[in-house]
Amino acid sequence: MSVSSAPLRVAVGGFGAIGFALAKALDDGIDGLALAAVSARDKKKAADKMEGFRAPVPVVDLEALAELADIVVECAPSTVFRSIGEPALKAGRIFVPLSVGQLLVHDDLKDIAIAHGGRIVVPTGALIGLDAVRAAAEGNIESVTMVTRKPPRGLMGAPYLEQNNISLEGLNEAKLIFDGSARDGAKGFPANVNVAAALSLAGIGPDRTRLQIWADPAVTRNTHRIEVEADSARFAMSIENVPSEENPKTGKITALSAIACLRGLVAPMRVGT
Ligand SMILES: NC(=O)C1=CN([C@@H]2O[C@H](COP(=O)(O)OP(=O)(O)OC[C@H]3O[C@@H](n4cnc5c(N)ncnc54)[C@H](O)[C@@H]3O)[C@@H](O)[C@H]2O)C=CC1
Ligand SMILES: O=C([O-])CC(=O)C(=O)O
Repeated sequence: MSVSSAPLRVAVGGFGAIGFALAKALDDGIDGLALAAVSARDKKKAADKMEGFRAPVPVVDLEALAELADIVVECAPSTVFRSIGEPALKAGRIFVPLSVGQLLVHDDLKDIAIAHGGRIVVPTGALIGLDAVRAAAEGNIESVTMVTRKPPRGLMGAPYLEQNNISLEGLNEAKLIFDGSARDGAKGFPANVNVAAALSLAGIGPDRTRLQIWADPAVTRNTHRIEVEADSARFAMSIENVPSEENPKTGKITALSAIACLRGLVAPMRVGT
């Protein structure tokens, strides 16, 4: 869009740790973007949370977001992912998912985007280095490995732990709880390793991207380290995320990444791959 055209309208599906921070930033003002609507499980609570906003917006059902916006951001529990993404793409919108692991489950959404002129734009989220991974993927990548370490309380409730009878109660040393593909990791830990799904989509896919998850009582931050071996470069990067106050499973940087991603959709200059 040109700098002088009307701002793109943004709808935010989910009004928790990520959604509220994103909506607040939009309400505070980002050139070229305007908050248009939000969605939350509890509409009254969401309306109350918007009391300090300069311009509160309607709180609507998930399915209605697409009618009200050019860009629909998904930052809700993974269970309602499709209710946000499918209408958005069928309406030809830009769909920005944060529950990225669900893209591996609902892999037909890409075809829906193609059929209706929509786009799926995945923010880097709580990770680092997807610019380099995408660049390397234009050549040949031999291997991508990610190692995640989280405080045990940030992993509790994950379906994989329940299915495999793994208890994290009273853990006093680091425990390897998952070692496998990004695809299986994203399925088993839908609220924990969306970053692994994003990494796999940027690089060599969910079956070849290797993931280890450690429950580590010694860490206070959600830590992700990635290692890439490619014919263009070898690189390793790590990030230590401060958990957000509202949802300790979610690193604070995630909402900021979504804000930077949206800014990149409209800014006259964009830096990075
Ligand atoms: N891509 C990435 O790097 C990261 C992704 N995530 C993922 O992003 C998603 C959002 O994370 P958070 O903001 O921390 O979650 P949160 O739990 O803080 O917020 C979720 C929001 O969704 C709302 N919600 C629940 N059911 C709803 C429904 N039926 N209709 C409308 N709204 C509904 C809740 O009211 C809540 O406001 C999660 O799936 C999380 O796993 C989290 C961290 C990093
Ligand atoms: O915030 C983080 O460190 C990563 C996370 O929860 C996710 O990828 O779902």
